[in-house]
Amino acid sequence: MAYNILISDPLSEDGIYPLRQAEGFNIVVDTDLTPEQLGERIGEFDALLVRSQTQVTREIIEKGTNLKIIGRAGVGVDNIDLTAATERGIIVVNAPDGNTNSAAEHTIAMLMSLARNIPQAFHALKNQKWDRKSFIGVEVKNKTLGVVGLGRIGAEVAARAKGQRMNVIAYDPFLTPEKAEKLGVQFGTIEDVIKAADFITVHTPLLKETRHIINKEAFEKMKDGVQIVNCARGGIIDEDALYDAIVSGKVAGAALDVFEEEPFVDHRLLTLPQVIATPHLGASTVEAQEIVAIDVSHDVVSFLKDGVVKNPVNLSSVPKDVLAKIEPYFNLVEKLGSFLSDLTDGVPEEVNITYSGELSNIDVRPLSRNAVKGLLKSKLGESINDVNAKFHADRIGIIVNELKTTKAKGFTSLITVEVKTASATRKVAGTLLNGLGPRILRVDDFIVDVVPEGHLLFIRHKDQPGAIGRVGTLLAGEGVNIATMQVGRSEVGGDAIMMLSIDKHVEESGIEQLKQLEDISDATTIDL
Ligand SMILES: NC(=O)c1ccc[n+]([C@@H]2O[C@H](COP(=O)([O-])OP(=O)(O)OC[C@H]3O[C@@H](n4cnc5c(N)ncnc54)[C@H](O)[C@@H]3O)[C@@H](O)[C@H]2O)c1
Ligand SMILES: O=C(O)CC[C@@H](O)C(=O)O
Repeated sequence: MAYNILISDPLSEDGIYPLRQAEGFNIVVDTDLTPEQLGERIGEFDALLVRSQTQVTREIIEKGTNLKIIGRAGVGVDNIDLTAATERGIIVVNAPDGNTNSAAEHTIAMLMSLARNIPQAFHALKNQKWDRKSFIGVEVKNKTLGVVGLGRIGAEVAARAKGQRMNVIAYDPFLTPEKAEKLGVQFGTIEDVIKAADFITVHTPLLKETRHIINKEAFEKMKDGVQIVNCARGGIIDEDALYDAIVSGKVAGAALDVFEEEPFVDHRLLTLPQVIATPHLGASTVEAQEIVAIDVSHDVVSFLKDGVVKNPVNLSSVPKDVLAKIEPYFNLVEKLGSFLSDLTDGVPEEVNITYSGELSNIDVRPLSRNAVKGLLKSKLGESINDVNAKFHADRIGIIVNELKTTKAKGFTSLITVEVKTASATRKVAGTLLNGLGPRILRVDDFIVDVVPEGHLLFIRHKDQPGAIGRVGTLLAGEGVNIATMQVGRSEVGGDAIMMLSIDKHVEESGIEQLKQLEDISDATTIDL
C-alpha cells in the first residue's frame, strides 16, 4: 500500500525520519503553498502534516477527499477545523508534550526581558545610543506571578518562576486546592489571580471560554503597573483592551509571542515602547521541533499502517495496557453492530451496549464507537469510521448508552448490543471464545453459536415439522449452498429461529419467497 504525505509547514528534517524511512510513504514537502494551491493539491494526499501556519479550514478538509489523518506538530489545534475533520472521519493528532519545555523557557525569557527592558535597551545600543536611565527595570523576586491555565506549560512556568523566588498564584478550572498545594502555588479564582498579580502569564488553549478572558474589565481589576505575558495564543488577551491599558498607564508592559492575527508585519501594539514581542517562537527550538515532528510522524505511520495513534485530538486516547485488552474485540463489536443493522428495520433511536465480565472494568469507549460504526456503516457507507461514528449517531439523533455488569454468564466477557427503533427492539450478543475467535451467541432471546463472517441468513419460524426442509429446498432451488445451520426455539411448537451460514448472498426475490413459505414469519440476510 502506498501513501502520499504532504508537509505544508517547516518541520524538522530529523523529526520526519520515521516518515521518510517507512515503506510505501511518498513525502512531499511544500511550505510555500497558498490556501488556493493547498486546496487544489490536497486531494492527492492521505496525510497532511502542519505546524501553526497552515490554516486547515473546512474548505481544505472537504477538498481532501483521500485525507485520513492530519498531524499537528505542536500543541494548539486552533488552525485546524476539528469539527469538519471529525465529520469527514479524519483523525487529527498532535504532539502535546514535545514543546512544553521550550514554551516554558520562552515564557520565562520573555518575562525577564520584560522586567529588565532587555530588547528595548539592545535596540537603543544597536542604534548607537548608550542610554542607561531609560531602561531601569524591576526585580521579579518576591513579586507575584499570576498564571491563568496551569496545564503542562503553565505548571512548568510556575515551577521556574518559583526558582526566581516569585510567589505564584494560579487559576485553572481543573486546579484543586490540594493540587495547588502540591505544586507549591497559591490557589485562586481568575479574579483572585488578576487582582493579586504583578505579572500575569496566560497558558490556556484558545477556546470560546478563553477568548478575551483578559479583557477591559479584567485590566481594570489589575494592580497598577502590572505586566502581561502571552506565549500561549493570540486572542486570549483582547489586544485593543491591552493597547488602551498600556496607553492609560494601567499596564506597564507586555511581552507577546502570539497575536490575534498571524503572521503580520505591522501591529498597533508594536508601536508602543512598553511592548516586546517575538513572532510565535515559543516552540522554535531544535529540540522541540525534533520531538514534535517525531511524535506526529510516528502517529501518521502507525495510523496509516495499523490504525493506532498515541495522541488523538478528536478521539479519546486509550492507554496502551487498556488498548491491549480491548483491541481483540474491535472486530467482534463492529460485526455485532453490522449484524443488527441488517436485522433492524427503521431508524435506530437508541443503542444500548452492555459489557459484561472483564470488559466491565475498563474504558470501552473505543469498542462502543466500533459498534456504532458497524451499525451505521452498512446504511451510510464506507465513509463511516470510528472518528465520525459518534458524530453521525448524534446527527441522526441516536442515543448511545454504555452499560456494564460484572456478570458474564460464564464467559470471560460478553458484549450485547441492543437497538431500539420506533417499532422493535433487537439485540445480539457475542464473545471471543478462547482459541476459536469471535462468536455470536445470542440473537434476540435465542441461543446460537455463529462465526460472525460471510453471508448469514436469519429466519424466524414456527417450530413445526417440515419448516427446515422447506427452507433447504427453496435455497437449493436458488443455488445457495448451506455451510452450517443452527436452530433454536422458545418451546416445542413455539417461536423458533434458524441461523444459516451460506456460501452466497440471497437476493431480495429469494428472501421474499422464503417469507411466503408455510410457518416462516421472517427472513433476513446478513452480510458481515
Ligand atoms: N507560543 C508557542 O509557540 C506555543 C508553544 C506551545 C504551546 N502553546 C500554547 O500554549 C497553551 C498551553 O499549552 P499546554 O501544552 O500547557 O496545554 P495544556 O492543555 O496542558 O494546558 C492548558 C490548561 O488550560 C486550562 N484551561 C482551560 N480553560 C481554561 C480557562 N477558562 N481558564 C483557565 N485555564 C483554563 C486547562 O485546564 C489546562 O490545564 C496552548 O494554547 C498552546 O497552544 C504555544
Ligand atoms: O508550530 C509552532 O511553532 C507553534 C507551536 C505552538 O503554538 C503550539 O501550539 O504547539
